[in-house]
Amino acid sequence: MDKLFIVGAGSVGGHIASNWEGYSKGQKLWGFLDDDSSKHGKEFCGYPVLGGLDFLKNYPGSKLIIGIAFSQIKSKIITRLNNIGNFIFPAIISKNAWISNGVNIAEGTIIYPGTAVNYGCEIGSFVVINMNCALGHDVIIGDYTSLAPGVNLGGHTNIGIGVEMGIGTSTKQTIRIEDFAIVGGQAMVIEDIPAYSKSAGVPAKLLLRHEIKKIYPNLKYNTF
Ligand SMILES: CC(=O)SCCNC(=O)CCNC(=O)[C@H](O)C(C)(C)COP(=O)(O)OP(=O)(O)OC[C@H]1O[C@@H](n2cnc3c(N)ncnc32)[C@H](O)[C@@H]1OP(=O)(O)O
Repeated sequence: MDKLFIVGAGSVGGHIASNWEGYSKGQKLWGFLDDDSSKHGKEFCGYPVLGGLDFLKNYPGSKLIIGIAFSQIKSKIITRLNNIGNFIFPAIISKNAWISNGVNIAEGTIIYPGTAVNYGCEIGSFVVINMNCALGHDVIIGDYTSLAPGVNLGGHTNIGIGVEMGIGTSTKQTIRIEDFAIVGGQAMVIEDIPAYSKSAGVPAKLLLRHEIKKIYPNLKYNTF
């Protein structure tokens, strides 16, 4: 039987392990993998930390949950994992989330409790959608993007790859937020936001453009 592990003994992985009965469809969770050797051999949120990513060389077809929110770290880890084996990345959706009919959710994405996703939404790979988010109809979310708790997205909002939406942010309908943008907590976005930018406030204004190295793995995963 395929084994199921969480990669990353941090806050996202800890949430999933602590609440596994609220996500599981009966699968056994075997434990965590984390490259921080100070965690090895210890227990985290009720499950053992079995070793670093190299541990997976013994289990090349395993199922993995990437328990990491920050997009840059997540993408580095996935690149490494693709060099170790041919893993399966199931989408992990809380039983207390509401997902409309007519929604597509790609591999590796995690959806926390209290989130509602309306019809027509397309959610990419390795996205993390934290507690109590509301996605209006026809929202698009690119790979690796992370929504902090309480994000509200108007209909047809289109979010690119690796975007970080801060706690309590909202968008007007049809807004486009381009790749690797960071939107500060409680912002109300009423105009499109360019790539590699940082913005905040009500209404959201650009703070500055930031530099993020394009370290994303070579295009196995794309936006819709
Ligand atoms: C479960 C979880 O915990 S999920 C994580 C939840 N956390 C978040 O959502 C945090 C989101 N991050 C933020 O809001 C950050 O403040 C950022 C990314 C917008 C800006 O961070 P930094 O680049 O470090 O900016 P810095 O703190 O230097 O502030 C720059 C300016 O922006 C202002 N500013 C920063 N954040 C905000 C904000 N959310 N809203 C309005 N203004 C802001 C600051 O007051 C400062 O203004 P000044 O130049 O007039 O003094």
